Amino acid sequence: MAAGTALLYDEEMTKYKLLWVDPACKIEVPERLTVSHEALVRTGLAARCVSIAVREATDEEILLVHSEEYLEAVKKTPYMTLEDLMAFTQQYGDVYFHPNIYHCAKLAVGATLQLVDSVMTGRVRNGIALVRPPGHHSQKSAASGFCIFNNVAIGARYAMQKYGAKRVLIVDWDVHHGQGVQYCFEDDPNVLYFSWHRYEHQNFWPNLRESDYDSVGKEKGAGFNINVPWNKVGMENSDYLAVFFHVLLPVAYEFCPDLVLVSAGFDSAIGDPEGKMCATPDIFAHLTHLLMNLAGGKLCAVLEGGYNLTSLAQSVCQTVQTLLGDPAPLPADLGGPCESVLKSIHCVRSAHKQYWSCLKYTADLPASELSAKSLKVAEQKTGNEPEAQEQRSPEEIVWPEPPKRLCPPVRTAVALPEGVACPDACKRCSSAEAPSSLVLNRIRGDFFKESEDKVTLTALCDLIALLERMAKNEVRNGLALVQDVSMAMVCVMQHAPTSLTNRVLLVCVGDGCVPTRITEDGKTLLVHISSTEAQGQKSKHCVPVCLRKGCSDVAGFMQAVLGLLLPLGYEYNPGLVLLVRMPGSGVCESVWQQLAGLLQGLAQGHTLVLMQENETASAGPTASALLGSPAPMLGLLGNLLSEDLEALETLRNTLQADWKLLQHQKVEEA
Ligand SMILES: CC(O)(O)CCCCCNCCCN
Ligand SMILES: [Zn+2]
Repeated sequence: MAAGTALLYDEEMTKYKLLWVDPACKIEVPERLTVSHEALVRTGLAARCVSIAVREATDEEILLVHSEEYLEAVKKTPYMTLEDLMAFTQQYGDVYFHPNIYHCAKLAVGATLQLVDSVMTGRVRNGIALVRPPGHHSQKSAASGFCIFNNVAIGARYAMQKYGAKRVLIVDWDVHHGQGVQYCFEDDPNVLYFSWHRYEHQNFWPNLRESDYDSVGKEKGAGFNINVPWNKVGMENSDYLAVFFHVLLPVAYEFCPDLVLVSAGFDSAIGDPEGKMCATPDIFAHLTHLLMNLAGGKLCAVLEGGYNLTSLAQSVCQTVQTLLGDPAPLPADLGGPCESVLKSIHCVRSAHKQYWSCLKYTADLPASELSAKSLKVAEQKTGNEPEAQEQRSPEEIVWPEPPKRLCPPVRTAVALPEGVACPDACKRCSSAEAPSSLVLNRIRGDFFKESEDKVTLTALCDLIALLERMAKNEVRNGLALVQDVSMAMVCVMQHAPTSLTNRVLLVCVGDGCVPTRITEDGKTLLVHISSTEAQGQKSKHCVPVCLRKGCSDVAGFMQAVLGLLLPLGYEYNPGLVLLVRMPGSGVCESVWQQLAGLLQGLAQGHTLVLMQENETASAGPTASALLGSPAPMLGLLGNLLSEDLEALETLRNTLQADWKLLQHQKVEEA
């Protein structure tokens, strides 16, 4: 299993800058790279990465995307006078040339390809390339938006050609639309391009009609181009997560890529003069985490934009820290997505419902949306859009430092019966010291009126000991094989330290009844995925999910996880995630590992997995997931059972009054 995070950086790429006056380009400065790299060095993150040298791209590599004429023209720029450079620049939009930019553009592409090499060969698991000039606006025969060569588009073609990658997912979280990438792959079903971007009904640069949600790709590529327009500024963390849960992740899992490239622009972060968004740098820790179990963990992040030097550096550090496997920060006080985003999400899901089975049950667009849209554009013509309210300048906007993300000395502790194998990296946790008599008596009091089963008692004490170490942040997560999961569940809820259990996300997988006293204590959100209709009453904190084919239904299970469990979990923001595999759940191993991987984005990674002691075969794979190994790819997901999809949709619509992050469409006013 590949391990390690690559870091590509070379100060040569800081050696070009704007040589004349151009307000549109002055924000693209060399300091963008230096502050990012210096932050990684200062925080000690750079030293934990595998440093990979950059190189110049060859002509052949650049020609994977660009035309010969364009390349030949750019080749002349190092020898141009200042006047010639300015004249040459005039033919393109919002970009500038410099005698050294051709050299730097080749290094940016070369760095990207070195990153793809090190990930595809397994030299590292994932990585980031800190490059400039950026790439996602540049086109076959044109420079655009500070971009000369399309780093990520060339990276995708290179991965398919040299490594036979079948399906490449490009996630573009930069605040601008990477039209260059869209044009490159719009008819290609092997590259799924996802981009969100500030749009404001075509009022924001690059002001393209084809940046809207209805550009879904062409011919064979129809369905493989996803545009999420931000029609307002000020988008927040909840808006970004809602788009991940209700648009990107369900489709990305259905697409099942064998490589993920991220056009990692950080102008979508708070304080940026271009984006004018309000999402905080720690959100990139979660966006990165949510992508890290795709493609067997093969993720290449390539820097695009980011013009506020403070939020850029913080966001880069958040991203790298997650790539390195450190616990994610708590997703602080998430609200729901705003009205404008709900409309965008609904429009995108509706435009793509014919291409992706996970979106099949998206309600049709309300008529009002279409008329509003045409009305909106009409409105622009007459210029009677609302007065742009006084905005504070980007420099005046302040936000808290991202929280420290401490790494407990032990990642995974396990309480297993003798002789059960699990990876060496796990720490076997038995309550060496005799369990405190207080706990012993309390446990005995609860469970052992009659028999005093020594073995079970000891096992439960081991469990409590593990949780006590988790509460002290000595241990990040844990796995226990127990004689009776229901009893163990109750024991955890009653005897685990309150710092962990004042808000527990309890995820039960498989048929079986969950002791009701657990769900009535108000400290638990229970999500129970099984094959049986809910017996107990549904409530805000008791969410039964029924899959008719049971937990062995990979597609149904994953959609329930991505579109329901994760939004609930992020909004609930628990101190502990208790993941319980009921006896005979029938859940398939790789889905179980995906679940154990994804849930670690919550509770600062404090996940406790409980399984029946006879599930010894699953102990190893589960422990691997808890140790941070990427879950195996699920393969192309089968079609979703329509009754399950419908039931899921109904459940979300019922619950969204209580859980705003479940909202994913502008339900037409009654
Ligand atoms: C890589 C990137 O997407 O960040 C490049 C953005 C180019 C923006 C051009 N317009 C700038 C207008 C200045 N107010
Ligand atoms: Zn940008």
